[in-house]
Amino acid sequence: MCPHAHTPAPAPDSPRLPETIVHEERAQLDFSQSMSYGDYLHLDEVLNAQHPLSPAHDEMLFIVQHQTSELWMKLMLHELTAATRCVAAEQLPDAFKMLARVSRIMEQLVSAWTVLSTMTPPEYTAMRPYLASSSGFQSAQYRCIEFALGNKNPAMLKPHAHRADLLAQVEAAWRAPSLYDEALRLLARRGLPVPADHVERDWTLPYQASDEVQAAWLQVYRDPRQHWDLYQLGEKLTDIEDAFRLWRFRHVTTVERVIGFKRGTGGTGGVSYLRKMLDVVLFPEIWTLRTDL
Ligand code: HEM
Ligand SMILES: N[C@@H](CC(=O)c1ccccc1NC=O)C(=O)O
Repeated sequence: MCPHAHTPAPAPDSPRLPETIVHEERAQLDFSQSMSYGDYLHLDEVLNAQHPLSPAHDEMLFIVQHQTSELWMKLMLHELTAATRCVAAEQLPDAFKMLARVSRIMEQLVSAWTVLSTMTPPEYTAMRPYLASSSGFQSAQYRCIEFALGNKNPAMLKPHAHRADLLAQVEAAWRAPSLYDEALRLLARRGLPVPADHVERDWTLPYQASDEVQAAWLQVYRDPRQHWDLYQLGEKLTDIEDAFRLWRFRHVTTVERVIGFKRGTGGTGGVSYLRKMLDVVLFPEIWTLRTDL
């Protein structure tokens, strides 16, 4: 006799056992012959890439925080480079979607600082000697993002000289026109008075702010209806720089609360260096035009 023959049937709305639900839903449970979640996402590689060097409990937090940041940066670069190409090809609706995503990723990175700020100075000090001379200053993806956003500085190529593959990527980002360079070229093609030396130039040189470029943006912002897509582009650039400034600020504040004014493992003055980075302006005329509106 079936052992469950006398078990009363459950009422239709009574809670069911989790195993029953899985069976009733007919979820696939055998992955010996087909691709699983972990296979698709290569989780063996990703989740076995955490190798703490110290006995400190907090090193796992430090590693995961940086690895997740690098993953978000990977997506950000993917979106930024594609958006820059779309601006060059005058496919602005596509570019806007990607640039909105870049801002959201940046916001994600800003919020992530709250996790790291649970690490106190004694906790970080326990693991810091194990970092030796490694530092976020040497992040190739971060440098590509700075270059793609126009903050060009050839000195920042040097930490990658020992890795030909990474150097080639960072160098390509240094040589390419930035998102802002492509935005100005677009303004020029639309007949706005962008000076010739901002339409064609040596893109490896740092961007120089110009009154004429500000005047061109002013035409856009004084008549948004007439230049609706350029106006939207200007505001997308504003969103990105706004979020990036918040990231820089949260970085320097987290660093100050964790190591005070100690020198950085990357050799810079630490907080003094990061504070200088707060003065970087990526899209200067986008900000200065507002005074004249
Ligand atoms: C306790 C946490 C952290 C401390 C104490 C810290 C400290 C520092 C210091 C002192 C520098 C200056 C370079 C140097 O001399 O080392 C720096 C640069 C940098 N850090 Fe961090 N950092 C922390 C967390 C992070 C995180 C979570 C990220 C995210 C990826 C990050 C990314 C960077 C980048 C990209 C730079 C280069 C910035 C630039 O050149 O403008 N840092 N950090
Ligand atoms: N520059 C930091 C070390 C540091 O933060 C770091 C070291 C290795 C890998 C990532 C790091 N994060 C950001 O700079 C320090 O001076 O303590």
